[in-house]
Amino acid sequence: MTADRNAGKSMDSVFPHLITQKDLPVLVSTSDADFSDVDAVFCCLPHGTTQEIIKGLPKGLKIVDLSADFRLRNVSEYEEWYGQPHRAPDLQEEAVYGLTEILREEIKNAHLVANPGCYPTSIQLPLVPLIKANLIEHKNIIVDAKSGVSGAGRGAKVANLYTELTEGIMSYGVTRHRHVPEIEQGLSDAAHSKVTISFTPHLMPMTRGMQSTIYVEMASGVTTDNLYQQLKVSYQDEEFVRLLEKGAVPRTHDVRGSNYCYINVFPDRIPGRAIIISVIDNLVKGASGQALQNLNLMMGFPENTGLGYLPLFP
Ligand SMILES: NC(=O)C1=CN([C@@H]2O[C@H](COP(=O)(O)OP(=O)(O)OC[C@H]3O[C@@H](n4cnc5c(N)ncnc54)[C@H](OP(=O)(O)O)[C@@H]3O)[C@@H](O)[C@H]2O)C=CC1
Ligand SMILES: CC(=O)N[C@@H](CCC(=O)OP(=O)(O)O)C(=O)O
Repeated sequence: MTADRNAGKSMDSVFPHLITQKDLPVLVSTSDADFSDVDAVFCCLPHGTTQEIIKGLPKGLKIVDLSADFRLRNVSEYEEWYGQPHRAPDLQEEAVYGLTEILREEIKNAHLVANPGCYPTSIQLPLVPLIKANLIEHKNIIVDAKSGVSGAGRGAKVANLYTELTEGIMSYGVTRHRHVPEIEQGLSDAAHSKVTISFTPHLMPMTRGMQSTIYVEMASGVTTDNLYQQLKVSYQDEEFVRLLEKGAVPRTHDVRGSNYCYINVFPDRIPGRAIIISVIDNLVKGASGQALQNLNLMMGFPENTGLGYLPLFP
């Protein structure tokens, strides 16, 4: 367990909920960490930091990177959206994008996995199978998404103070959120042509949880039943992605604290259009849960190892 400002402190002083756990290591700075006995690493560092730090790690380690550092295949796109040069373009070529249910076979053989962002996870899981099956148009995809505040990390920011957030809702990154190129990369791969989306994220006065409400135009002659059946078939053997019964509305409460993604499809009142709702816990399927799912694949463990928690409802 490494840290920056908290290096040198005990784990339970930084995370008091772990006080009952014995033999937890003291947090050390990354440069002081001993990797000699380590098989695998989760990098949970701010964007830009991982590219520098993993260059110094021993070869042969399996790495799941939770930052955005290796998600965009095109390094100039990374520079454009993250406002800094890519510091490890060679490693970028080896990285595999970690959207587990879609890229499972590639992830099994990877040594560096770029864990997807939370919004891109909640949006690509429903859309990729529909695009691959040519059931929706590649234009006019509109995504309205909402996140709990933990999506912004633990660092102190005025905009994330209780008084700034409570009893309100705030759009941010309007017209230009850094997850847009990541989402478009995945959707374009599925379509074998460039897909663009309109995407607006919102900050909600809740700690964790994420909902993406997605408006799509169906291909000619396609019905919402076709979309529903496709998602049912695509995810019938998946433990963590569930299509709800027809008409049931996915709620963030129902996936809170778990690695599940719940999805459903609804007919729009406007003929030819459909509304898709997808919910995840941004900290679990949107981050650490999916990271563990990926590492399990990379290590040859059962994919659900350590992920068997029920949602924390309410
Ligand atoms: N929160 C979320 O919902 C999601 C987050 N992510 C990604 O996961 C990563 C971690 O996010 P999150 O935990 O929310 O962020 P936080 O800001 O809460 O944590 C960042 C961590 O990185 C450490 N750190 C910062 N700078 C350095 C450095 N130079 N060297 C070593 N350690 C450093 C900090 O240590 P210290 O506290 O000691 O300073 C802290 O433990 C980010 O890349 C984020 O984008 C991905 C998906 C979802
Ligand atoms: C509420 C909030 O601030 N959310 C973060 C996304 C967090 C996440 O999942 O993505 P990354 O791994 O790319 O950081 C944001 O909008 O930047």
